[in-house]
Amino acid sequence: ATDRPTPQHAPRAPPTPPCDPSPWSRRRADPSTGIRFGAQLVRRRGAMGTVVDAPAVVTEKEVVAENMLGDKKVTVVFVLGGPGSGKGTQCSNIVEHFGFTHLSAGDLLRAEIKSGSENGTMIENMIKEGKIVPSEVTIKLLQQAMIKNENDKFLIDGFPRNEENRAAFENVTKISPAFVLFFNCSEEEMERRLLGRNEVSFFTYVLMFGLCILIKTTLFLFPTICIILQGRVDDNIETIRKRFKVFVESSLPVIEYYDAKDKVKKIDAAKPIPEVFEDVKAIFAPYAKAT
Ligand SMILES: Nc1ncnc2c1ncn2[C@@H]1O[C@H](COP(=O)(O)OP(=O)(O)OP(=O)(O)O)[C@@H](O)[C@H]1O
Ligand SMILES: O=c1ccn([C@@H]2O[C@H](COP(=O)(O)O)[C@@H](O)[C@H]2O)c(=O)[nH]1
Repeated sequence: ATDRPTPQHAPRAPPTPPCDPSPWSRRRADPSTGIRFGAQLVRRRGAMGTVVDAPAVVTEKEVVAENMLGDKKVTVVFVLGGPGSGKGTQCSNIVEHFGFTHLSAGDLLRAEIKSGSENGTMIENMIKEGKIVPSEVTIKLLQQAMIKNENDKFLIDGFPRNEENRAAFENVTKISPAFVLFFNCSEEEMERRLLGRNEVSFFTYVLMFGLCILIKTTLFLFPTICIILQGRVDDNIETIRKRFKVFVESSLPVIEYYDAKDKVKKIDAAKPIPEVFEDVKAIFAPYAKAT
């Protein structure tokens, strides 16, 4: 495994010329109101009637009325990073401290498999191979989850995974992320964590078997327990390596896309969990729950 801490960033876009109303530059949305404030340059009449480019505070309703949630304004943060970089772990912390709803694309896909849906087998095979499930399937699940939920702050974890996912999500939902939280970690460390996530000691199996004998349900219960203890089907070295390759080839370009728009907040995810959360907290401070 190679240490691949930093994506090759695409060269930054040239500075936006004055008066270019680029929606990405120089503006920030107030998370509570959805109103964007920004020091946009506007062309004004100066002294003696000259035309000057002057900074002006622009207050402008964010154009989200036509998103898929009607006029409900939502804050969406994409949480990206390699497999095992700690996205899920930190999302739980963010939910607890900042009142976001956590939508893990991977969890939604796994729930879809369990539900017995017609796409179940296809999704399961893709996950086993570490491949990316077609956009329309994942986006539909994310859409349904957002519509069902009354919250207006969502962490979308593990999506978009490629450029096609990204473009399709923005086109279909008309939602752009407030920012992208990127967990940066070496493959060596991520591999160690993923293999550890699937590790169940022999002692646990013996304990479970003993328990099943005690309650006299060995035949039915023990195999089920074994399946549960097995953990994720993709946390094996073969699939992990495939997932790393897909991450570098398909997911890093998404991070580069948002980085060129100054939307990426990069976190050193190799640090211990509490230290990573300290860095995450600093980023989410503007979204702190009112007490
Ligand atoms: N900073 C950390 N230091 C050490 N271990 C960690 C750290 N963050 C998470 N872990 C552990 O690493 C494993 C993977 O973490 P987690 O499930 O949060 O990663 P993930 O990025 O969501 O993975 P995936 O993309 O596969 O869903 C878990 O067992 C978790 O407890
Ligand atoms: O948007 C997505 C998210 C996930 N997948 C597939 O699921 C697995 C596991 O994802 P995690 O985020 O690690 O839970 C991933 O390897 C993909 O096969 C997807 O296709 N699209």
